Amino acid sequence: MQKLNTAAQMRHMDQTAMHGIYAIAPAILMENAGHAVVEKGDAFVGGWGGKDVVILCGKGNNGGDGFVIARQLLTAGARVYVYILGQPEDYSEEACDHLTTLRQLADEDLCILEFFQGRPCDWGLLTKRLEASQVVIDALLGTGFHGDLREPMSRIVAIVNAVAATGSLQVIAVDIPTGVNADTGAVSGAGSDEENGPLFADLTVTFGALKRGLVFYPGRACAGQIELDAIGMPWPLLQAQEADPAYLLMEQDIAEVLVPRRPDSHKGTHGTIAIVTGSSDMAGAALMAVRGAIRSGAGKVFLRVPKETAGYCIGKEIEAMVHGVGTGDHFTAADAEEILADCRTKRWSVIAMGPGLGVHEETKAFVKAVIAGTTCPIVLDADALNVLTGEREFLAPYGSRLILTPHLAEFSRLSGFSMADIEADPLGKAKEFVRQWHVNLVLKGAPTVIVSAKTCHAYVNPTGNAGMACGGMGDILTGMTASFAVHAGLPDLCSAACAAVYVHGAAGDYCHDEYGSYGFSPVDVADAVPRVIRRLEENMERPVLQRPLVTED
Ligand SMILES: NC(=O)C1=CN([C@@H]2O[C@H](COP(=O)(O)OP(=O)(O)OC[C@H]3O[C@@H](n4cnc5c(N)ncnc54)[C@H](O)[C@@H]3O)[C@@H](O)[C@H]2O)[C@@H](O)CC1
Ligand SMILES: [K+]
Repeated sequence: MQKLNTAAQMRHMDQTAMHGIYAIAPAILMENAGHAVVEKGDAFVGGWGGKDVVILCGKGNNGGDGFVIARQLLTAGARVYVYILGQPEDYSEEACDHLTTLRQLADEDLCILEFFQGRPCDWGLLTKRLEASQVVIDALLGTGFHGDLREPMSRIVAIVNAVAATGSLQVIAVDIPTGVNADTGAVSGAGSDEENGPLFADLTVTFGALKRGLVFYPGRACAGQIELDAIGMPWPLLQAQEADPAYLLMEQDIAEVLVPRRPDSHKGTHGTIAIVTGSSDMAGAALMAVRGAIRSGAGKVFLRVPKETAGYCIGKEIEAMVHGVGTGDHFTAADAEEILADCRTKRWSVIAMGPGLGVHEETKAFVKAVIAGTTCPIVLDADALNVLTGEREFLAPYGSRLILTPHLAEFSRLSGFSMADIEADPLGKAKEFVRQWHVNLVLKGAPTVIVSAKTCHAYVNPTGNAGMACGGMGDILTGMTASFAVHAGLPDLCSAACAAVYVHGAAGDYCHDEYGSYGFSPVDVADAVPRVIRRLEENMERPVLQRPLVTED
């Protein structure tokens, strides 16, 4: 896992490195930061020798990094045009020292320094220099950015974006692109008609830890390729768990969640999954959930649908055991008893409810009765969430064995948060919800965020693509999540949810590689799941002999 830090967490890490027991001189951290950009940038631009580089330095320590970069690029054989927005007295002591050194190198040929110092800038000259250069370094604003960009930053960023759009200029951002909020990924100028949008980089070299704003849209779209450098931070600080942490999932984390199959295992070992869902006009959703469960390694899958839907479902997913419940085309409270009896006698390991369930008034009582009458993990999606709107007090006591998988609109209905608030800070809102509702949450989006009921830690998924934005993808994930819950077991449902989301996205990425962005289907994604699991199996530890979760009848 990679830490996903906020600006405040980064400030704390920096301060502890410099002023705590480690006592690293601030100028050394800044030197390392500048060096990281030069080193990672070298491979990216194909060597610095002979390149003309414009370096834009703001008034904070991000600008200080720019001074180091300028000096080191001169050594690497580049010509630098350095634009300095602050007065020497604006800068921190370390940035000021690096500026003093750079001034010693200034000349009219290779190291051209331009001080704004309140003077109007020659915008035409800046544009010409950018057009004649191969690379621009954005050291305007880093983690200290907030609000919207103002003049002259906004003008400089607009000019850089315009020149870069012609394709002749590579843009490298220092730590985070200027105009991106490090905590949320929100950007300057969103929703305004003024030209004060963020800078778009081709490469971002970020320091110490990834920033949350680099993985959430729209900030993510500004970052280009992301390189992380430790800049010499002491390793305990790099690895320390932050208060209120968030992490980016890595493939190795997922391989550790999946339990390797024991050679002596049988179908009972791999879980008995009940998909209890569907209604007359949405049987397909129930069948896709079944497909997701089967393709993720479920031992046995039972599909329980309303009586009138069963005829359609039988034989469509031949591995599933289908049975029609009750008498109508949707579930009612009276049907819950049959489901609970089934759960006891068939010893269901996990239940999934929601896809195509419908939102009849009686459905709510049915869903609540199933939750209250069972003890196994339950995955709740789609209409199961829609009927539970406002049921915080009812759900909370069962929360540790529930995984809720809403998309943004379902999450808004369920939580009462506005769509605008969720879109502005999905991670923050997901955590706030889990603190109040005490459930495991999968907030589906780009990217999907998973929050643990037990710890309130958040996990952000890196896999998936826009080709997956179509109806039915969530239904597949519901079945997969139920299946992965068997692998992880009740104590670790959050890990199961992380694994399901990661593998679902990675299966989508396989489809994207094969078909492109358009037209692959949820069933294609489900069918690609075994390929992803095979890849993960290569990194799994050897099977250990574990007690089966469920024994065979
Ligand atoms: N020890 C450290 O703290 C280190 C910091 N480093 C660099 O320092 C950066 C953080 O430095 P700072 O905290 O000084 O912050 P920044 O350099 O990001 O900028 C702070 C300045 O930007 C101004 N500002 C904020 N929002 C603005 C807006 N919307 N329009 C115009 N101006 C705005 C503030 O008033 C302040 O003067 C990191 O991103 C990283 O690049 C690195 O040198 C590594 C070590
Ligand atoms: K920057």
